[in-house]
Amino acid sequence: MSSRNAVVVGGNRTPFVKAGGKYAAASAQDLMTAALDGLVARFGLSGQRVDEVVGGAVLKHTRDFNLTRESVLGSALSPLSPACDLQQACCTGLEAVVYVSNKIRLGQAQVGIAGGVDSASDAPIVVTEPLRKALLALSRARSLPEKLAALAKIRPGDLTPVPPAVIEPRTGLSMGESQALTTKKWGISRAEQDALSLASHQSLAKAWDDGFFDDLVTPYLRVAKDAILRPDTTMEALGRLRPVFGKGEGASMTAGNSTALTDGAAVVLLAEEEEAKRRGWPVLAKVVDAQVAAADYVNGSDDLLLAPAAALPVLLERNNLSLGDFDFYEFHEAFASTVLATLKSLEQAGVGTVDRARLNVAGSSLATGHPFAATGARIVATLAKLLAEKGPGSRGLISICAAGGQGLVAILEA
Ligand SMILES: CC(=O)SCCNC(=O)CCNC(=O)[C@H](O)C(C)(C)COP(=O)(O)OP(=O)(O)OC[C@H]1O[C@@H](n2cnc3c(N)ncnc32)[C@H](O)[C@@H]1OP(=O)(O)O
Repeated sequence: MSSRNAVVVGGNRTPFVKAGGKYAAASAQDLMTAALDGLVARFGLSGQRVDEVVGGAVLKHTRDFNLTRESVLGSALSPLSPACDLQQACCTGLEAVVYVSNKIRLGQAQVGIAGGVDSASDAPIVVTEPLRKALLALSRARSLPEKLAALAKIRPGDLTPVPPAVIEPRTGLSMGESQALTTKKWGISRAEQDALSLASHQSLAKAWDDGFFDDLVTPYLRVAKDAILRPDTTMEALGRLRPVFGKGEGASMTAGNSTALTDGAAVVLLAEEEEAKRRGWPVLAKVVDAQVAAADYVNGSDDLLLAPAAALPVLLERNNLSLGDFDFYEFHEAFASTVLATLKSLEQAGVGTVDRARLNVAGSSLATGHPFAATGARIVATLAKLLAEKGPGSRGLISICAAGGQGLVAILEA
């Protein structure tokens, strides 16, 4: 094991807003640049080179082949800061943190930034396959007859745009419909889901009131606070919402206990521990270890969004820890029932029980919203700050599920 530690120095994100809302005119690149600039301002990095910036987005235009690099070029960082995109669906932000931390541990980087962005408002519109093929042929055509021949292949029906959707290509089911199967299979009740959502909103509201996010969020486009948050929601209000995923009598997943389609960006500043101290930066928490796992969801033997439950025992065993050994648990709330089914499966498999009083204590995705690739960085910054406040030796566990049936879990320690 290397003697170099990768530590979280701090984080910054835009407030998160519902898709089609106040960030509707902003691009994903604008949002990522804003998140970077807030971090640059907070840590005096203007004009400075960092060793690497790693980020990504789930919904990306083809022009954004290296969205993170473009965002760096648009930011106040030195243009000599190398940057690259990676893509691990909803785990992207956390995967970026793991990637940069590993480089720091190997001595390949001293200071890096990891994060992610998504804007459902800036989602690319895809054209039909026949139209795409015809347009490619048209771009290759040299002569007028070749161009006309390519155009002649286009039928009126080919012109209908394909709307963006959060669909699993191999099952044709949306994330919500896939999770509805899991909700039913694990017997997760509507009341449990609504209670988890209520707790998320209440915890996030309290964290904002306490000023917890004052040094983690920078206002953007006159939005100062997470706009999906409903501090006044109640079990009664949640209970009145009609199911939107799943069919028939037992359908229980609503807009209130599912994450909203969201716009936002988040980044985390990481450094080698001694380098952070040398620069006089805070050392919030060490990135200890991480583990990824994949589920066999295509043939239906595993649940699409429960892969973290397979990754966790491996991570715990390698670090000689048990599930109870954590001060905080940050479980991404893709849907309330994702968290509840994950907890249930961990209990059933004998991995252990999570103390619910330590779960998502500053709110999570149901209340903040979930700009897919940004969520991991939001969670790492939130958890690192919670651990720093708790004090040395405190430990936190992160669990994030993703499309494609994958899950990433990580340990942070103050
Ligand atoms: C690995 C992963 O993370 S997978 C997860 C990936 N993410 C997804 O798949 C996104 C899933 N979410 C969605 O598709 C959408 O947000 C949906 C379908 C759930 C809801 O979309 P919309 O219908 O646009 O939601 P909208 O915000 O309008 O809410 C619907 C109603 O619920 C109400 N509502 C929503 N949340 C709450 C709440 N917490 N308390 C009370 N009422 C609420 C709204 O006020 C609205 O009421 P109205 O119709 O009277 O105005």
